[in-house]
Amino acid sequence: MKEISKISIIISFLALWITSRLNSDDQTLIGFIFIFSFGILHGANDLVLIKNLKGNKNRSFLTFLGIYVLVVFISAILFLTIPLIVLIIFVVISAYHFGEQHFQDLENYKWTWGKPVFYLVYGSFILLLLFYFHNIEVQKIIFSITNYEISLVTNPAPLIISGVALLLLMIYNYFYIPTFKKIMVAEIIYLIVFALIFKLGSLIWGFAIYFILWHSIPSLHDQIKFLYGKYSFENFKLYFKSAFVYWIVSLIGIGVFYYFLKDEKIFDAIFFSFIAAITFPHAFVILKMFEKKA
Ligand SMILES: CC1=C(/C=C/C(C)=C/C=C/C(C)=C/C=O)C(C)(C)CCC1
Repeated sequence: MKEISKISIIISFLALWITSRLNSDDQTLIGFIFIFSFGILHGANDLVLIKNLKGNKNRSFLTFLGIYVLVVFISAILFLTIPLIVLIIFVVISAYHFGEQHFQDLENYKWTWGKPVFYLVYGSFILLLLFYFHNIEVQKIIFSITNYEISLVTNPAPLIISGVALLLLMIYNYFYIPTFKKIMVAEIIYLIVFALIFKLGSLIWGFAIYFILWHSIPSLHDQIKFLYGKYSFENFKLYFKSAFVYWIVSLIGIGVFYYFLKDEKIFDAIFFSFIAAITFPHAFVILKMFEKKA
């Protein structure tokens, strides 16, 4: 088991215990604090990462900043104009992005699309599991973003389909992907722990626990390795220093949005639209980073 997974599973068990101790509002508040800290931070060095990708070293930083701001801006406009389509694309990209982080160390499949399909199915299952346990709330947020009632969310079919697909792929992996064989039991235990946290905790708490412990922190670890050669606390400080300005700008950005709209009911909608706009370039940068690593 990877060192980082050991830490994540121990803290996840702790989170499970905390879930039973805190009321739902406190869980949500702490969940938001986690997302605004580690969650946003893990995407705050994207520009530095792009600059460090092969072939980009001689290009100007301002060019990347310009492209990045443009992509975020276009995503935000598209979110306002064709919200349902953009939300679906966002959820699909996020699912892939979660699976990619989680199973980065698996060796390649014989078929080219094997690994990407597995990433997508795994990430979709995680998100659909969370949506299933909080279907009414998710439906409300989707409605306030898109104005569409998505009955799919209350229907267990997508969860069942992704669950069966995941099971089949896991069985395939067990026989054909040697590194998966070693982690299979641990992966099943993780899924059970996620399901318990999602079921027992609030929506934001469940999302935050997965997003921070199983996505953002492992991603921070991999980004630091990519940028500075190895993970160490010294290198984490370097990462933090270079990410700091972008992190603060993002926090101020969402703060300003909230201040002007000041409607608590649509806070979740604004929050997820904001996350979506910064996720599009982020998922692309991380895809390129892992391609380079492979
Ligand atoms: C939880 C949740 C949603 C999805 C959030 C997602 C998919 C977040 C992905 C974030 C990523 C990938 C960040 C970058 O690394 C919806 C559909 C808005 C509905 C309300 C609850």
